[in-house]
Amino acid sequence: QEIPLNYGADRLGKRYDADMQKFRDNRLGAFIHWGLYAIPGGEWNGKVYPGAAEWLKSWAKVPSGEWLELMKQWNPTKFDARKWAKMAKEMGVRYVKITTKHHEGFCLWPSKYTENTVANTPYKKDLLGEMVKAYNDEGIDVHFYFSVMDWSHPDWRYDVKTPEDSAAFSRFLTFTDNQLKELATLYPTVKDFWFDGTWDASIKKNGWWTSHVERMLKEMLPGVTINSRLRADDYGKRHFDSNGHLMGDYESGYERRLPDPVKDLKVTRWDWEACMTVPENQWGYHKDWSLSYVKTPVEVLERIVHAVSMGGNMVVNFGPQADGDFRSEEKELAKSIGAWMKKNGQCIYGCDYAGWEKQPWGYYTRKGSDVYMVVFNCPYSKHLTVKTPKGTQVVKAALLNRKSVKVVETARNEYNVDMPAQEPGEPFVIKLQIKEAAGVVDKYR
Ligand SMILES: C[C@@H]1N[C@@H](c2cn(-c3ccccc3)nn2)[C@H](O)[C@@H]1O
Repeated sequence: QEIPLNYGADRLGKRYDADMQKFRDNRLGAFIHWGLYAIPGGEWNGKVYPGAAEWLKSWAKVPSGEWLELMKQWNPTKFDARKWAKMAKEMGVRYVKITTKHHEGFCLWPSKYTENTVANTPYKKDLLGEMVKAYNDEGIDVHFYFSVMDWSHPDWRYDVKTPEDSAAFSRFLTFTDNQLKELATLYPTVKDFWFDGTWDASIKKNGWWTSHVERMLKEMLPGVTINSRLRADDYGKRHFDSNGHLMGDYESGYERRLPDPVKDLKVTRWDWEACMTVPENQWGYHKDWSLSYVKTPVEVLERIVHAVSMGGNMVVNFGPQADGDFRSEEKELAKSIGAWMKKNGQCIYGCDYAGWEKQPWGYYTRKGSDVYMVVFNCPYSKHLTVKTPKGTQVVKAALLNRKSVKVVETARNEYNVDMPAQEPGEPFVIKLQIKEAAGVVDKYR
């Protein structure tokens, strides 16, 4: 029995309009975390903090006034938006999510509602505008990351307990509305807003506002997508409302983690987008990546394929340097992922959950009647076990755009697909031709 909600989910089930279909078909995105935090890169007063670099203000307990002094040093002389867009194109990402404003409150666009913007730095120019144009010129969609929590705004509150809190937070919500309307007006090609910094009590007690923001942005930019992390309902329930319905257009809870391909198949019922860091937990630029494990390109690739195999998107994070260039590890990663996508992107873009039982060799993805096997683990048996749903047969198998491989039926709805003759030396894709029998003929009695 459902309870009445004023600020719960606006819609039940997935969106199937063209804009959402494009969001879904894009599948692979990149995050750009860029702000004042890139200048200190995890070090403050001679001490290196191992925590997330974009949280350095918090770790080192730096007062806002002192932190914002960094604006005087903000002058990315090596920044070239066209080079950034080329790098994204070469990686094969279809969209880029840019931190317009992170928790620190520094805006990459010349907002007229605060002094804490690029306009008041030596760089002066509209960085966000340059990025939006460059990415769009390369045919790459632009999504905006926006942190509601703003450590530098005097009216931000973690909780609302007193009349003063209430008055201040009301001013804060108006300030935030103004910034969001500014972003939607100045950059109308933006396709998505990804809200962060919405976990505190102050927001949970103002679910109405989160509902208002979703409706306001959708009115200003028809088709725009909004992440579930913005939303709190009448009772402060986040992401999924008190009736269990997903709010926003896609679940955005998988940050540095992924749903289990066997135990968490429920996620295939809705749209979702995961995001990941290359080190264990660094979104902004950190000068010392030796402090944690750094994922290899194949480990990044596996997470991308894992997400798509369960009907989700994956956003891989980049933390540009203060000078506007990228660290070599990130340049190499973009090249490596891009080379693989050039050969195998067919099993990623526009693909979805196949609905077949997960196997140890890797993941299935599917587009219409094409089922792809993306192999990460080669069995000593040289046979890749494929179990199909009742009434489904594997007719043929072939290495992507290459020669076919032998398929032998081993039992009811079970096949052995042969490994390729030559060891590919990297994750590879086998494309299956299947036949889904109308009337199920069960020859095994
Ligand atoms: C997408 C990522 N989300 C931000 C974040 C949020 N949190 C966090 C930390 C403690 C409680 C709740 C949320 N940790 N990192 C990161 O700074 C980055 O922007």
